Amino acid sequence: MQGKVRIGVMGAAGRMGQMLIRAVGEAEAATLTGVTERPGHAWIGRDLGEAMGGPARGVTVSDDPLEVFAGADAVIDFTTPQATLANAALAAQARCVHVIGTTGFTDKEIAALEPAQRHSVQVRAGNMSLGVNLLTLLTRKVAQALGEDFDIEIVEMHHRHKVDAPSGTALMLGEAAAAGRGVAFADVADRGRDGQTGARRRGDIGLAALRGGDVVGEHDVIFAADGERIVLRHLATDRMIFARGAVRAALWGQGRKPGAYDMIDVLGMRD
Ligand SMILES: NC(=O)c1ccc[n+]([C@@H]2O[C@H](COP(=O)([O-])OP(=O)(O)OC[C@H]3O[C@@H](n4cnc5c(N)ncnc54)[C@H](O)[C@@H]3O)[C@@H](O)[C@H]2O)c1
Ligand SMILES: O=C(O)C1=N[C@H](C(=O)O)CCC1
Repeated sequence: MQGKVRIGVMGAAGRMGQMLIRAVGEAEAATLTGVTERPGHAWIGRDLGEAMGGPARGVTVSDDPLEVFAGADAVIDFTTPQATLANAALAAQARCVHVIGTTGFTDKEIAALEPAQRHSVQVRAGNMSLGVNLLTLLTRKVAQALGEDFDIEIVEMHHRHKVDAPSGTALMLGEAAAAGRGVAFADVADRGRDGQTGARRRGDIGLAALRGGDVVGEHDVIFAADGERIVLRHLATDRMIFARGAVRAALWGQGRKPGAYDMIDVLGMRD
């Protein structure tokens, strides 16, 4: 390799932002060249290392994403849908790899990410861990094998601060189950029950979200039939699994053709 891959991190003060800074530091092939936070955040203008409570690192926290894109080969973005949409346009302009971990997009916002994919490598996944991406493949296979006598329910739990539901991971798992059954997820997704819901519709994929404490991320895919139940489960206990996946995606994206990719591409697990 000629030199280190220059990586920028958006949302540096966030739960994931701080993990990503650590993960970039751990990666021999990468160097951290810039970080942002939202305008008005207390870290803006400060040295990143000092803001994080350690020694100076010579990287100043900026509220100008363009500045970070201009000095980076890849930018990792775990922020908010609004910030990520704006960043996608900047990634296209800078021809920079854009790794998107942000979740909670509407369908319209996902469509709005598409124009940027003509000019930049965009890697987006609601979960960047190896384990969850493997679980999506297992979910698809099990859904394909079992048919509609097995009701599919996806239950997720996350920490009390999470702002979107269902989780991006639950949606990935739902998409995978629907793909296994050969149906459109949007047609069968039942995204929350309350009140007189009526009996469960055959073929629906149900999603339920729990929030509490400091849970990093837990997902069960339940296949429930008369007399038996199969449960596929992933438990995350450390956010570094997401951060390392994101750095891997940033490195993998170097030299690729512009377009839309996900972690199945990065992990080489597409069949
Ligand atoms: N894909 C995955 O593997 C994965 C894993 C964990 C979290 N997430 C997602 O990542 C996102 C962030 O999660 P979190 O727990 O770190 O949240 P968080 O609230 O702790 O961090 C988000 C950070 O982004 C900053 N921010 C907001 N607007 C900004 C802007 N315009 N410019 C720069 N920074 C801005 C916030 O100030 C905050 O510090 C969520 O959507 C979450 O669901 C994805
Ligand atoms: O902490 C979060 O927020 C997480 N978000 C992702 C999701 O929505 O699935 C991944 C797990 C952690």
